[in-house]
Parts: sequence; structure tokens; C-alpha cells
Amino acid sequence: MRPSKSPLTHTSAQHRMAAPGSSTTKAKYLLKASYQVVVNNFHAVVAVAFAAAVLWAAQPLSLHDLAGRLRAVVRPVHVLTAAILTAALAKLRRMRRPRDVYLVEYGCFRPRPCFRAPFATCLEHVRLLPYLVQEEDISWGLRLLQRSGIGEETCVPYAYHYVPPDRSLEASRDEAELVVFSAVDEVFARTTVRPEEIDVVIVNCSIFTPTPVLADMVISRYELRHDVRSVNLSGMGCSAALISIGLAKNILQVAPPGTRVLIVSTEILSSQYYVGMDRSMLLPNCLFRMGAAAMILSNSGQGARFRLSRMVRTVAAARDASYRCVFQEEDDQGNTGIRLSKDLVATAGQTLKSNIVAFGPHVLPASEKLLVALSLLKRRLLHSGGRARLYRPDFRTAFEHFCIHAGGRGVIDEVQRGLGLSDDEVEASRMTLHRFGNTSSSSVLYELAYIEARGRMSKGDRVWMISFGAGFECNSVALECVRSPADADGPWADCIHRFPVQLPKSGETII
Ligand SMILES: CC(C)(COP(=O)(O)OP(=O)(O)OC[C@H]1O[C@@H](n2cnc3c(N)ncnc32)[C@H](O)[C@@H]1OP(=O)(O)O)[C@@H](O)C(=O)NCCC(=O)NCCSC(=O)CC(=O)O
Repeated sequence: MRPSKSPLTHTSAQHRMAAPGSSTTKAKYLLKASYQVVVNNFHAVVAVAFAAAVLWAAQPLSLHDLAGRLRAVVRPVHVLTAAILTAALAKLRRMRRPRDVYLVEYGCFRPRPCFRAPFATCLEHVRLLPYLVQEEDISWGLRLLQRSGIGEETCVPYAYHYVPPDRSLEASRDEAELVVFSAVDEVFARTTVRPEEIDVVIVNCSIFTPTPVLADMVISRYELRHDVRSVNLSGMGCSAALISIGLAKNILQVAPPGTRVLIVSTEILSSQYYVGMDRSMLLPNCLFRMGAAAMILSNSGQGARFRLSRMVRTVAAARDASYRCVFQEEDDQGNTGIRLSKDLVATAGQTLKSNIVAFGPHVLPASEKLLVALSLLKRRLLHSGGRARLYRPDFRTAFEHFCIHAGGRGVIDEVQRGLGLSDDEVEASRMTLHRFGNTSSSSVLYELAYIEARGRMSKGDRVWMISFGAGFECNSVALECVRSPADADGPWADCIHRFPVQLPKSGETII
């Protein structure tokens, strides 16, 4: 059974439809709604006006006279030619259009409670480690953890529970087998697709790239066909799930009908535990948690859950500061880790801006595009340079749901501010960060699962997935729900009744 909508939170659609209070806001609301209806249905409005004008002009004529005049002008051969031409044009258009691509189903790894890393455990664990000796650094880490948006239920791999952490290849492989196979088992359990029906496998994992690669590990475990194609993406950070989706989409648009791609998105943490003292490199120990998601994509819509529409990638690696934002390197003592720059949040904001400049025109309705164009024109005409504010398009007119990479509280704050979203609209991201932590590339799928587990996804709803990652990249994917979920199972099954939870205000510490 799908849980009912919380009385405290409403969906973005409900939020937008809420009746405004005062008469001025009511008038503004009506004006905006009428503007949107007219501009977004411009063709229909013109057609209706034209038909009305014709009818008005033909008013003195009787129906019989009108039919007679039409017969005199339009011959059967004209009608036949027009019908053949229309059918041929429609066929040509269909042939030239790339094939539609669908997300058939997805599944996420749900960690068992034995993997939990509550704050008290982290604190005790870190005090037992031989590396972090400064009490000052320990309290800094705890403060950061408490303010990061991460909750008490997030999970780390077995390797992190050891003192000292087990950073061996074997530990990483064990973690990979656990999270990847659980996610793939889940996606197969949720569809009628069988492993032997998979034609292409794409696995993305940034840090851990064993030989043979993780894609081969999946092929071996599920005994996929000998002619299966495989791709393994590494080093592409937290935005790699959407990169994999983009790659699958490109393949499926030219592949024979019925082709299926299995995508696995994960980050394997075991070998990555940073044991030095550099704070920028300690940050990933605080933020990253275990997770994985598997997806089946196809160019056949049979049984599919979502249709993919636009995908836009923005790669800012040409700018040195962006390139070094998420950087794997050795510290002064030779300890390897990922350095997260203090500029990351600002860089994410800038890259998002470039991304929406490219993405917006494809997804926004005409009413929003017109307002952007008018504000650009105003700036030009007034020669005001940067002084006249550009209109910020309202992406809530294009999407009902937002899945923003749960990179950290700062990242979600920045996107919420940049896009002007309400707390309800970023709820899925904040709750995912709270319950599962930063699970890297798979986080957007946990967010999609949250929206579905809350019973908010309906047929026709549009979803915007936004991810950020090393490079530095900002990627966007638009999806449209073609079938709502049969159940609310998935990674949230055992805890959704407790969500949304009240989060500490930014800057507040708990202990
Ligand atoms: C970590 C935070 C929750 C902390 O927020 P706070 O509200 O506590 O305030 P704050 O920003 O002033 O930070 C608190 C303390 O941490 C320090 N601090 C913050 N960021 C730091 C960094 N990158 N390196 C070193 N120190 C850092 C500050 O100097 C300050 O220290 P002092 O207390 O001494 O003054 C937030 O800044 C945040 O969410 N940042 C973004 C996290 C991030 O980079 N996520 C992306 C992960 S990468 C990813 O997801 C993509 C990928 O891997 O590809």
C-alpha cells in the first residue's frame, strides 16, 4: 500500500495550486495562470481564434450553402492527396526521430543495520585509531559530521568498522560484491527481465577499479551472454550515474528495438579511508557512505517506468580551480585521499548555472522562455550591463520532482537557493543525505525511491535529476513517469513511515 501524503508536507504540484490568500495575490496568481495558459498553448489559442473568425464570417450562410461552397473548392482528389502527404510526412518524421529510451526499472542496495555508523560509534572509533591524535581535529570532525546533514543511521562498509580500517583489495572486493549484487538482484526482482536478456552492461565506480573490472564481475555472477557488451567508467565522481544514463541512451537510440542495458552506479569506499590529518581530505571520511543502484534501460517501452527525455552535461574541467575541486592525491605525509576544495559549493553553483543555460531551453515551457527573453531584451535596451536582474526561470513549471545529488548540506542549500525551490521540493535530497549519507553517484536513485515511497509519483510526472562530480561536472537528466510503482518497496521500505524527519537548523550541533 502506498503511504498517504503527509499533512505537513505537500507535493510541489499541490504547493503551486494552493489558493492564494489576499485579493492582490489572488489577482497576481490568476494573471500568471492566464499568461501561462495563453503562451504555452499559443497554437491552440490562434487556431481557436481563427476558427471563430471563420465561423463569424460564414454566419449568414446556411450549413447547406457552406457544404456546397466547400464541395466546389475541395475535390476528393485533393482530400486524398492531402491525406497521403500527411501520412508520409508523419512517417518520415518518426523515422528521423531518435528512438525513445526508457528506464524500465531501478533498484537500490539497502544496508543492514549492522553497517550503521552513528556519531558516537564514529567518535569512539576515531579515538581508537593510531592516526588522529589531535583532540582538536576530532572535535572538528564531529562538529562537521553533525552539521553536514547526515543522520545517525547511515552505513559504512565492514572495512571501516575495523581498528585500524581494513583498506585491502580483498575488503574492497567484498564491499563491491555486497552492494553491487544486492542492487542488481533488486532490479531483476522488480522486473520480468532475465539476466540473459541483457545486451550491454555499464558500471560506474570512481575510485575502485580492480582487474577484471566491476562490469566483468557482474557478467560473471549473472552468467550474462557471451556477446554482451560492457563498459566500465572510473574516476568520474558523483555525477557518473547520469553519465552512464547518457551513454546508455546514445547506445539505445541506434540499437535494434528491444535492446536492454544494465547500469550499475556505485562507489566502493573500503580502500579510501583517509588516515592523514589534512582537513580537506578528512571531509570525505565524514560525508561518504556505502550505496549502489542498478537500472535497466531499454528502447522498448514495454513494462517501463520512466521515459528519458533531455540529458545535458556541463564539464568545467578547463578551469583549473574547477578541475582541482575534487582531487585524488597524496598529502605531505604520503597518505592518499580525496581532497574536497572549500570552493566546491561555489563551483557547483557556477557549473549549475552553465548547465541550466543549456538545459532550460529544452525543458521550460514557452511562458518561462518568453520571460527570460524579455528580461534579456530589457537589459540590452537599458544598456544596464549586469545591473538589471535577469529573470530566474521557474523550473517548477517544468518538473514536479527534483532529485539533487546529496553531496552535503552545503551542496543542497546552494541548489535550492539557485533554483528558488521550496523545502518540500528538496525534501528527497535532504532525507536521502540524512538516511543514507553521500552515496556518490547512486544518491539520485535513492531520492527517486524516496519520492516513490512517499507515494508522490504519478503517471505523467516529470523529474529532474541533477548531479555534481569530479571533473568538475554538473549533469542533468529529465524523466517522465509512464507507470507509477506497483509497490513502495525499495531502500526506504523499513523506514519511510518515519520520514520526513525534522533536521537541525544549519549551524546547529546535536551533542
Ligand atoms: C561540510 C559542511 C556541511 C560544513 O558546513 P558548516 O555549516 O559547518 O560550515 P563551514 O562550511 O563553515 O565548515 C565548518 C568547518 O569545516 C571547514 N571546512 C568546510 N569545508 C572544508 C573543506 N573542503 N576543506 C577543509 N575544511 C573545510 C571550515 O573551514 C570550518 O572550519 P572551522 O570550524 O575550523 O572554521 C558544508 O560546508 C558542506 O556541505 N560542504 C560541501 C561538502 C562537499 O564538498 N560535498 C561534495 C562532496 S564531493 C561529491 O559529492 C562529488 C564527487 O565526489 O564527485
